[in-house]
Amino acid sequence: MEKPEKRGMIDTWLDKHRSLYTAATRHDFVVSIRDGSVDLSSFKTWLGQDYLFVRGFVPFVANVLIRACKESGVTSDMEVVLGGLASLNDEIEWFKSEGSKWSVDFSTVVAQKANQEYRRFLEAMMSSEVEYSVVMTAFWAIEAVYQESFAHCLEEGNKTPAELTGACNRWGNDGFKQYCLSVKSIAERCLENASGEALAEAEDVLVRVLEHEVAFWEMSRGGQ
Ligand SMILES: Cc1ncc(CNC=O)c(N)n1
Repeated sequence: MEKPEKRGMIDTWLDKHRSLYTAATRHDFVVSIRDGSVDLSSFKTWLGQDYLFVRGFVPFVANVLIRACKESGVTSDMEVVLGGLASLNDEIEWFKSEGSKWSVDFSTVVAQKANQEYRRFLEAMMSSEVEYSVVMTAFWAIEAVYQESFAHCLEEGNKTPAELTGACNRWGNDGFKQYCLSVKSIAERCLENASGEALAEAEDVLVRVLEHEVAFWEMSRGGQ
C-alpha cells in the first residue's frame, strides 16, 4: 500500500483549477498518442520545440538546485533536484537521438511564440525576488504535467504506436512519478510556512504553468 499523502495546498489548488489541469494533462495531442491517431508531423513539431524548451529548462533547474542548497535548510531537497538535473543530461541525449530518428534537425528549429513565452516565464522565475516556495511550486507543476500526460499514454488499453513509447516512458515511468511526488512534498512543506502573499503568488504561478503547458501542446497542431 502506498503511503497516504497529506492533503496540502497544491491539491486544493488543483481542485479549484481542475478544468485547466485536465486541459494541460489530457490535451488532444496526448490523447492522440494514446489512441494511436497521432499525426507524425505534429509529433515532430513537438519534438523540435520541446528540445528547445528543455535547453532553457536546464538553467531554470540549475537555479532551483542552487536555491535548494542555499535556502532550503533540508539536505534532501538538494538531492531531489540534483537527480532531476542529472536526468536532464540523459534527456538531452535522448532528444538528439530521437531527432535523428525522425529527421528533425534541431539546428534549424525556431522557437514558436508559445515556446518563447514559456521560456521567458522560466527566466522570470530565476529572479531572486521569487520565493523558494513559489519556484518549487512552478517546478513541480512543469514536471507533473509531463508525468501525468505521458503516463496516460501508457495506461491500460492504450494504442500508443511502438515508435512513440520511448517518449512516453521517458516521462510516464514510475521513477519519474516518484520524483514528481518528492518535488511535490518539498513544495508542500515550503508552502506550509509561506506568507499569504507567497501563497497567492504560488497559486498564480501554478495557473500560469498550466496555461503555458496548454499553449505548448497547441503548437503541435502546426502554424505559429
Ligand atoms: C513543455 C515541457 N514541459 C515539461 C517538460 C518536462 N520536464 C523536463 O523535461 C518538458 N520536457 N516540456
